Amino acid sequence: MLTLAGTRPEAIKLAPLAIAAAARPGIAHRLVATGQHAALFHQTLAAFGVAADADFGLLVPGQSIEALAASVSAAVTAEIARDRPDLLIVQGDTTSAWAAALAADAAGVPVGHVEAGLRSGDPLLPWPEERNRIEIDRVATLLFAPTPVALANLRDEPDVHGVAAITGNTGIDALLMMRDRLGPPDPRPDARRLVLVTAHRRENIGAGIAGICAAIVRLTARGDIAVALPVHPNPAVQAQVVAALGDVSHVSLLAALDYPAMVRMMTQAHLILSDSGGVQEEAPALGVPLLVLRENSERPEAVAAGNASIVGTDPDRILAAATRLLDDPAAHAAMARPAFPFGRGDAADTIVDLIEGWHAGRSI
Ligand SMILES: CC(=O)N[C@H]1[C@@H](OP(=O)(O)OP(=O)(O)OC[C@H]2O[C@@H](n3ccc(=O)[nH]c3=O)[C@H](O)[C@@H]2O)O[C@H](CO)[C@@H](O)[C@@H]1O
Repeated sequence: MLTLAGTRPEAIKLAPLAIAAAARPGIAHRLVATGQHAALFHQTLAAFGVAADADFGLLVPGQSIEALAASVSAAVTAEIARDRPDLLIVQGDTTSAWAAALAADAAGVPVGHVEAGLRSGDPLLPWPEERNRIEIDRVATLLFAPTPVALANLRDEPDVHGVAAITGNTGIDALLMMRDRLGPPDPRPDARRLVLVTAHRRENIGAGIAGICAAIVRLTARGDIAVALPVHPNPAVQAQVVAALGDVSHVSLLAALDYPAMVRMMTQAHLILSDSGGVQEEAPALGVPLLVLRENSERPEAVAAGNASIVGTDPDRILAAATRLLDDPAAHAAMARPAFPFGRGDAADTIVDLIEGWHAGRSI
C-alpha cells in the first residue's frame, strides 16, 4: 500500500493512519511525500513519531497548480511502475491527491480515499478543492467517509462506484492523540481572553482577508481580548495580513505553529475565527466556539452540533457574532460543549480494518 501526501494538513490526518498501518503485520505501507510543503510536512509527521519513506521533492516556488499536477502524475506513475502497490491512499482534496489518484487509476491501481464525500455544493468555493474531492471519489475503489453526511453525499452521486463506509475523521485521532500527549493546558499569563484566528483560503485572499483584518482591528479595540494569528506560509497571505495587522496592539502575528503548539493554543482559546477545514473539525472536539470565515462549508456537522457558526468575511457580521460570544456567557457556553460529529479518535484503526477486510476479499 502506497500513501502519497504533501501538505501540513495531510501530514496531520495521515500520521494516525501510518501508525495504525505499522501495527498490522499484514500491511506493507510506504508513505511518500510530494515535497509540496517541504520541511513543514516532515516536521508535522515527526511530531507523531512518523517519518516518510521517501520524498519526491517536487516543490518549485511559484509553480502553477497545473505544473504541480503534471509533476505529481509523472512521479506517481514512475513509483507505481517501480513498486507495484496494491492500493494507493490519498487524503482530502489537494491538487496532488487528485493528480495521484488519477495517475493510479490510469495505471490500474485501486485508490483508497481518506475523507471521502465532503461537498460544499459549489464547484468554485473552495476551488480547486471541491473539484478535486469529486473527481477523487469517482475513481476511488475504497471510500472512507468521515460522517453519515459524507456517506449520504457519496450515495447521491451516480458516478461514484467504489464501496463506501463511515470511519470518522483521522484528524480527530491526531487531535486527541496530541492533546493527551500535551496534558492539561498551562494557564495564560495574560488576563485578556484569547481569540485565535487562522485565514488562508485562496478565495479569501484579497477582499476576504481585508474584511477579516478589519473585523480584528475593531474587535481588539474592546480592550479585553488578545488576538493570536499564526500566519499561513503562503506569501500572498503573509503580505496582506502583515500590512493590515502588523502594528495593531494586542494582535500577535505568529509564524505558522507546529501542530503541538497549535493544539495547545486551540485549547487555551476562548473563541476561534477560521477559514480552515481541519479547524472546523477540531474546535467542536475541544469545545471551543468557532466562527467560520467562509460563505459555505463542506462540514455542516460542526454547525449542526451547535459548535460553529458560518459568518463569512464581512467585518460587520464577524464583529456582531464575535461580540455576542464575548459578551454573553450563555451564548458562549452553548457553543462550548465538546461534540464529536467527526469521530471519537478511532478512524485510522477503522480504516485499516476495512483495508485488511478488502485484502481478504470481504466487502466493506
Ligand atoms: C476547506 C478545505 O478544503 N480544506 C482542506 C485542506 O485543509 P485545511 O483547510 O484544513 O488546511 P489548514 O492549512 O488550515 O490546516 C489545518 C490543520 O493545520 C493545523 N494548523 C493550523 C495552523 C497552524 O499554524 N498550525 C497548525 O498545525 C490545524 O490545527 C489543522 O489541523 O486540506 C486538507 C487535507 O487534504 C483537507 O482535509 C481539507 O478538506
